[in-house]
Amino acid sequence: MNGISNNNKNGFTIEKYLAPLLLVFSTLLGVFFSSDSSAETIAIPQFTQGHLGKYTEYFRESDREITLTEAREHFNTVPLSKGSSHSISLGIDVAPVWMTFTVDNTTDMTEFYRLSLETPWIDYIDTWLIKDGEVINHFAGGDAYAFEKRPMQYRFYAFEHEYPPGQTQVIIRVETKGPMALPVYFSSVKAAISRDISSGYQFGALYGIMIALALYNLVLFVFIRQAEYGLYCLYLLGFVLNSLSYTGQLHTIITADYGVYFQDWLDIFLMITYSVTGLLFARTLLKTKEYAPKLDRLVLRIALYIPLGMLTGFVFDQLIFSAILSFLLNSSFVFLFIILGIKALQAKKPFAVLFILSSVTAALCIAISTLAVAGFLVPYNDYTFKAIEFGMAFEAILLASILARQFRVAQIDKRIAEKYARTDPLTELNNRRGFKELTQPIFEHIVANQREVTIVIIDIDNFKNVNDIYGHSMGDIVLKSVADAITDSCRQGDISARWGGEEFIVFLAETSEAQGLMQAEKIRRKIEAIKIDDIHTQLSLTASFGISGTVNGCFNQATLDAQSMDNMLRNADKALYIAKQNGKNQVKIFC
Ligand SMILES: Nc1nc2c(ncn2[C@@H]2O[C@H](COP(=O)(O)OP(=O)(O)OP(=O)(O)O)[C@@H](O)[C@H]2O)c(=O)[nH]1
Repeated sequence: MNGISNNNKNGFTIEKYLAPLLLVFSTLLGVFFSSDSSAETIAIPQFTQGHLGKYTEYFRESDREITLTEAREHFNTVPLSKGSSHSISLGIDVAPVWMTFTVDNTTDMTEFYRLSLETPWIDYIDTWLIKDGEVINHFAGGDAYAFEKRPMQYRFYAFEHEYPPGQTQVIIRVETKGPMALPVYFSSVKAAISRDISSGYQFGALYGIMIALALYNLVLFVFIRQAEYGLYCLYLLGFVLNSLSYTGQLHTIITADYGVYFQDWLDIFLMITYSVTGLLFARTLLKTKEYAPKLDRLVLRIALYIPLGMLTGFVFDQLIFSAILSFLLNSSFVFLFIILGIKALQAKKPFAVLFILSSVTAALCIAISTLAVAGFLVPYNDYTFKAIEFGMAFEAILLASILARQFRVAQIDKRIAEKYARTDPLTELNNRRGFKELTQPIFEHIVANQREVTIVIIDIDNFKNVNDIYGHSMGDIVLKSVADAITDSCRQGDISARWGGEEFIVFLAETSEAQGLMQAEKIRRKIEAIKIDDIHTQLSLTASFGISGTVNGCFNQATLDAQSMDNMLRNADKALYIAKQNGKNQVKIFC
């Protein structure tokens, strides 16, 4: 393909949008630091693989499209800029760029090499190979071309060529509206294949972790019905789709030619899926509505109105308008995440520190990739280009750990709540509910096997006097002391509970009424022996006991049945009444 098309395409990605300012700086730096000594040739096969920035000289078209012949003349006559060690980065929406470098095959056989330009959003790329002054090959590609029309069906612009012995001049013309970041990579085809395999494993591992996490959270959402799990699942899937899109991989899957702008529309919508779900997830996780309602509303509005605006742009076919909106959303996304974290920290929300740590790490990694793509401060290489993915994966995993810890806290809260639903908070004995739940299955077992069982009801004597004379808090101390005395006197397997105000109950399994009487006597003596320093000696602390239980495995001279428990309780209560009537501080059996 030769000339310049007006149908320029824009591949919009995170880097693209964060890059422009930095690209301006890097361009200025390039102007100051570029050397006018001509670039080295690339000696093959000694050079097996690497970025070609420092081997490359380039210039930009000024006011009009120029031809290959004019460009060749320009290369020979005008002082040229030289690339940095990795990538040439010139800014956004800049004039088309011409680059050249020379490959010197030092052997007397052809050498098979792949050349690729590793930014998938470049619109038009033309490469001419010139041997002995003659054009021997021309490869036209870029994302403006239908997938099958590109020189290689690959995620970037790439082609493979057999370089003949001697020197071959390579001239590349690049035209794009997006950031002019040009990491040209040159490698033997063998090295290119192993690099592809290794990057395939890396992406596979990354996406594998993300998708597994997403599915796990989907399952949690389905069963627990908590919105944050569902939103986190969408956030992770958004991350994977966004990454697939800006690394060019998605476009090797969706290869049908849906028109010039299809890839751009797809990219910007995938990009905001990630940020919208991220913001919705963050506000739900941090419960921002409770302590920062204005910020919460702002986040909600951003997450709703920007996609709506972009949809409107789509309906009216205004790509640039929608792209600017997606740029706004994605550039504010990282900052909003950090602000949400800081607000949560101020509100002393649990996990706020972890949240900030994760979002700041992600922001730093995005900055590293952006600077690398811009060719400013950070060298461009596979690691710096992928820092953005590392950062986001790190963020995703830290957020998962927050969710997991939140889940654990909820579990503990639930367990505590369940415990307190069955426990009397003052004495820490079982309450009625706890008592019934614990004794029910044991009683059923006793009935089924016709075993012995006895129930003891205990009521503190003249307890009202304690409250009246020493105050309610002293009454509480007494209740607690009596509870402790009961617990201390109980054997393993006995189940005690606070039955009501100053009334307690003990369930004695495998214990006949006669044995229960002895056990009750033991508790009575223990209560009688309680010493509370602040209670004056004139007030004796005693309790009365009512007992009902089995005699030779029978209750009321009949075999035990399901109703026996209620009857036993009733009888023990009657026995307790008799104990009170008879002068208190004694144990009575209902006869
Ligand atoms: N301090 C305190 N007092 C309680 C609590 N629950 C119930 N009470 C009090 O326990 C007292 C029970 O009084 P009564 O039912 O008249 O029984 P009593 O004074 O023990 O008399 P007898 O049972 O006949 O020996 C009341 O004064 C209640 O207010 C509690 O949790 N703490």
